[in-house]
Parts: sequence; structure tokens; C-alpha cells
Amino acid sequence: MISAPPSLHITARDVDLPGGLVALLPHLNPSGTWIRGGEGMIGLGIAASTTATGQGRFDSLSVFWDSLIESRAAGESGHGPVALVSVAFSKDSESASQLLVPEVLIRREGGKTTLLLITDRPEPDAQVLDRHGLWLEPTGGLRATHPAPAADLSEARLLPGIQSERQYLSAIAAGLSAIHDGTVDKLVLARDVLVTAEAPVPIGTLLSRLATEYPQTWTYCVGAGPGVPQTLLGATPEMLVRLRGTQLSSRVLAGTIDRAQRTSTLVRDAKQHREHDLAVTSLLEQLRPITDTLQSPTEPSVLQLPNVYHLASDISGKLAADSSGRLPSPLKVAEAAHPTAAVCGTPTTTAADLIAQLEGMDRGPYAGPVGWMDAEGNADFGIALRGGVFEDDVTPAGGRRLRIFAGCGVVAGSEPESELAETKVKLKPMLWALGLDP
Ligand SMILES: C=C(O[C@H]1C=CC=C(C(=O)O)[C@@H]1O)C(=O)O
Repeated sequence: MISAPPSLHITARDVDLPGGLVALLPHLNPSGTWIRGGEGMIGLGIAASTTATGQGRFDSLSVFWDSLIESRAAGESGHGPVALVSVAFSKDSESASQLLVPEVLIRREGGKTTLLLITDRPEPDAQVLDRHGLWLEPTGGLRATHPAPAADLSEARLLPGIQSERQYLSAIAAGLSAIHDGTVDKLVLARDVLVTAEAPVPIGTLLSRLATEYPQTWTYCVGAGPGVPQTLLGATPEMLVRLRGTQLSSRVLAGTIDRAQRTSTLVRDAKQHREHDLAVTSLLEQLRPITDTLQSPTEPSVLQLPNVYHLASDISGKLAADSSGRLPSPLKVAEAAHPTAAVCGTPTTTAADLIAQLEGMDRGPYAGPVGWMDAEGNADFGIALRGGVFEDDVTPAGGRRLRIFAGCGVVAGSEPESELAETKVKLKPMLWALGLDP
């Protein structure tokens, strides 16, 4: 854990980024990203960071963030810092929840690009940019100083994870028994697979592949860089909470078919709707105490991704202020919303206990909140799905191991073999980005 610097120096300027964020990614080694449809942000380096575990992980990250915002050098640019955050799924996880403030943030919104430099001491801008492989032309164009590294994934191999496919099928069968005896109504069971790469895996390249192929999703990364406990990355289609001032929105997904099938199969399937409705209900119940209004559509729509179709409900609402007029902080809202029955089950606590028993693994940040927040209380927290975690050991040739996760909602009527097949389709984006699913 790196402690907070006493004050951060922030400079901001508009820049030109002719090729956009995604084209720049392969040239860089990001410490964080959040990109969708070419907009969002790339973070480089780390100006401040912290980690937390346990029941109080949201609170610990919040306390660090509040003190960081308060102690920043005021008035330099009118811009506050931005933090990239990932929170472990479970209070019992050994994996660290992370908050990091990048030293360089390239942010693109509405076609406009802003460059933020956030340092713990005054330093020439050119020096900071050079450290991260960037150069700012006198005319305002932001350029990469290095060519993109070649990604040699020819030696990448796919290995079984903690559970074999057979064990996963048994876990689903056990989950179905718990549903039949009335212990739970829904349970989301996940499994992992392992990818080993002999050569280094350029993270910027992986992220740019995901962002290009899956533009409807949020391409996320938190933690790449020296001194950080883990690197989490992926491309999630699910938004836990998006906050803009008092406005809140969420995209709940649950109910899935392979893209090879017809959308009508999904729309007409009562089991898929039950699975979806439980996820929507859980989010609404969890957000109700901290909101003044909440609206959800009467019927879900169908979200089309290159690999799957999902039932989707876009929820919107207004945050409630407390008696002193203060809105809940972004991490408080994420904590209230997490975990929904899209990734846990119904009832939540019983489902979480069963998940821990039946999956036999630590989910780490998989299915936890991931995203960013700014000093004004705006935030995007997605759910860390369709992604994986780089393990910290590196082979002598610079090779890495990446653990990738996928899960499925199990309700009465679910069939273990179909759920296993669904996890394979959900693993596709990451495997494809790694050159393992041509
Ligand atoms: C748990 C995952 O997906 C969730 C989100 C969308 C659809 C889901 C489903 O149909 O089972 C899951 O609830 C995952 O991708 O690992």
C-alpha cells in the first residue's frame, strides 16, 4: 500500500487526439482504463493509491479518497483528481480492493480530449509525459513516442481453472437442489480458466482489441503498473451505477443466449425472464434507501453483443440527500448496490454463502464494482464481468498467467450443460483478445 501524498498538483489542458483513445492504447502501458464507444479515459502511472480488504473495504477506500480530495492543492486548474477503482466481490476475499489516481489521465468526452497531469510535486509537464511514452506537440496534438510493441501470443495456452468442467456441472446441480428445497430462488455460479503466456502480454494491446471488438461494453483496467497488487481487466456490458450529480442510472443484465440463436428464443423464455426480474428487483431494493426516485422499464430489452444476447433493463433515478443536504458518496452508492442478483442471487446473503461453498474459489475482483469517480461525486461503476486478473508471478521470459472468470444465473429449470456452454460463450471476448479463440 502506498500512502497518500500530502497534496496533488493538477494541470489540465485540451489536446488533439486525432486517432482517438483506442488507437493510442497499444502504444501505452496503462495503469487504468474505462472506455466505451471511443470515449472515456486512459490512466498512466500512479500519483496516489491505496488498497483495502474485508467488510470495511468500501469505507477504507472512501476515507483515503476523501482525505486526498481535501488535501489536494486547490485552484491550480479547477480540475480535481480522478480515481480508478476496483472492489473485491466478497468481504472474505483475500484479494485487495484498489483505488488509484493516475499521474496522467487522458479523458475524452463528447469528442473533446482533456489531458490531466496529477503529480505529488511540481514537475515539467514534458518530463511527466515522456515518462509515460507521450509527447505534446506545440500545436496541441498528443502523440505516442514509442511504436506499439508486437504482441506474440503464439505460446498462450488455455488450462483448466480451480474447478474442472465436471466439478462446475456438479456445483450447478447442487445449486439446483438448493433452489428446489427453497433455500434460494436464484444463484449465480462462476468458474475460472487459466491462460498462460510465455511472452509478455502488452496490456494496452489487449485493451485496444477488446474496445475495438466490443464497443458496446466498458473496457476496464485497474492496477497495471509497478507496486500494485494485481491487474484486473476486461470488457463489461453491465453498469452497476452511473452517477452524474443527483442522477443515477444502471444497466441490469441477466438472461443470456448464444448469439447463434434467435433473439425471440430469449424474449419468449419464462425462465430467462424470472432470472432477469430477480436481478432487477435486487437492485431496486438495494438502491431504494438512498434514492428519492427510481424508474425501471416494464419489460426488458435485448442487448446485442458480438458473442451473446442479454435481457437488459436500464434503470434511472435520483439520489436522496441526507438531513444536511449531502449526497451519498460514489463508493457508498456502489456498496449499497453490490451485489445484485445478476452476480450473486436471491436472497443475497444465503446465495453469497452458497457461492463461497460451491465455487470453491476466491472470486477476487470478478463480479465486484469497477470504474472511476471524480472529486465532484460523478462516477461510473460497472460490474467486473467478461474479464480476468493477471497473477503477479512473471516467468523469466516475461510471461504471465491470467485467470479469467465467467458465471451464470441458475434458477429453477436451469440445465447444468447449458449453463456450462454459456460460460464458454462469456469467456470468448477475453480468449479472443488473447489470440485463443480465432
Ligand atoms: C455472471 C455473469 O453474467 C451475468 C450478467 C449477465 C447475464 C448473466 C446470466 O444470464 O447469467 C449473468 O447474470 C458473467 O458474465 O460472468
